[in-house]
Amino acid sequence: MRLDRYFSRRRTLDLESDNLEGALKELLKASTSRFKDLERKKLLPGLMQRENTMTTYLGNGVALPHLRVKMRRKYVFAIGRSREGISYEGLKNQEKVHLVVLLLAGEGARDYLNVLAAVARLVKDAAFVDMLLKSESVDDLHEQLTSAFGGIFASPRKTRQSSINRLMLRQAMRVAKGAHCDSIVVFGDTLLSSPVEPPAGFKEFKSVLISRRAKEGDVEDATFGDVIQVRSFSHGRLAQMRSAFLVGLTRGVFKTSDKICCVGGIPGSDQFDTLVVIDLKDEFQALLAERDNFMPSDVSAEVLERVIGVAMELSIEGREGKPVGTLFVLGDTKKVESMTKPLVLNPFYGYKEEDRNILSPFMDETVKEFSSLDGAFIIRGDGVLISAGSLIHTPEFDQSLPSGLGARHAAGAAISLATGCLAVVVSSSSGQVTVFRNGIALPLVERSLGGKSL
Ligand SMILES: Nc1ncnc2c1ncn2[C@@H]1O[C@H](COP(=O)(O)OP(=O)(O)OP(=O)(O)O)[C@@H](O)[C@H]1O
Repeated sequence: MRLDRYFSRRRTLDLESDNLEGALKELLKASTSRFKDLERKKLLPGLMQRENTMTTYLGNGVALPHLRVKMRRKYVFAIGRSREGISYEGLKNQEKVHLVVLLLAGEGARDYLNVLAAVARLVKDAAFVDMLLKSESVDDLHEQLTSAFGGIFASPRKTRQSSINRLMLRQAMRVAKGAHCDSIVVFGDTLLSSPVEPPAGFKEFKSVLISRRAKEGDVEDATFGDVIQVRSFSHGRLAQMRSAFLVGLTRGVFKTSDKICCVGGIPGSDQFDTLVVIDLKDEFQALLAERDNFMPSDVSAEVLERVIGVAMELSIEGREGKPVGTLFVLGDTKKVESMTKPLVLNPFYGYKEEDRNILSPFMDETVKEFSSLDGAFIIRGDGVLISAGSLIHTPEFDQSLPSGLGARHAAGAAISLATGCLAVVVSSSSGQVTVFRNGIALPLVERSLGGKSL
């Protein structure tokens, strides 16, 4: 979706206030002057109330206050920049907010959470935010914003691709032809200083870019047929391969019968150095042997993607320098709930469903925070967080589980066998992320070999 059409130069300002309430007043004034059907009096209290319930601070000096309102338009964005910074309660180390992205969404806007997630993805790129803050005039700021949200964001450091990288991409094409591959997959994060420029021959294949930096609209503009955005960061050459393929399978980008030629390298090294051919059927053999469709019918691919993203980040980053483990149980909620008991008071109790959906970018931090609780997260297939800190109890299935599993992994395997759910386990001891379906394990983050991973 192109979001740039919801921006306007009139609603892009340099803020005068030094606090959030004042900044919101300025932004609302700019918004309501044009859209008379917006009930101005209700907007500020609504936004402040949301802020008090749950922060809309996203990190990198960016806040994204948002509210559903009665209006004819689907969305209205208003952007305020403050070079001096706005003080904001709850931020650590005297951090300040420098960019306030106000989003008003009409009551009928169905893709609200996706829009919030798209904005959050973009402003997680610290270099992009820095560029916005440094842009000289408000006209420049508006132009940068509309081009970024329109998907025509030109990288400021665009340089030509090196001859070795071009050679690797051409060789990938030859290998793909010789090995009868269906797709060529390029790990885009390998290159730091230039975008991947696939040779013309890539068009003969389904070409897919896997990248952390993928932005809304990339698919329309890029020469790749599809883009899979991954969230976690690892220095392994193809560390994101399995989770990206799993996402690709659930989204229908790949078929289980596909053979794929992958080109990659160490992220940020600017050098492709690895070419591998992967047969998806072999890679996901254990899971696919059971049933062709690995996804439970009530779980949306987007929700699984988000859960895997959060799980990978937890496994790589841990929490406050310490490794953490957790268990996410996804889908078939009624049956799952009949096999769980609360270990603590449910922290999600009492919140509106929209405010406790894992697709909301504001839930990331909350989920990571609660990952330190004993027990599991129970998540409905549409992403609504039902509970955290739940003990899974499936006694009749325990004896049929593979031996050697710790209690958390055993619980994940058991609940996936006893119900139609997916269980995603982050191991605190090995950092491994494992997806369970029907009691079968699919490890996503491979254990490193002698300190290095492929
Ligand atoms: N039945 C269960 N339901 C939900 N959570 C559980 C269950 N059993 C154990 N856990 C959680 O798993 C945690 C770790 O248990 P254990 O070390 O035995 O598991 P593990 O599979 O070896 O996982 P890890 O690799 O993270 O250590 C427990 O502290 C608890 O929070």
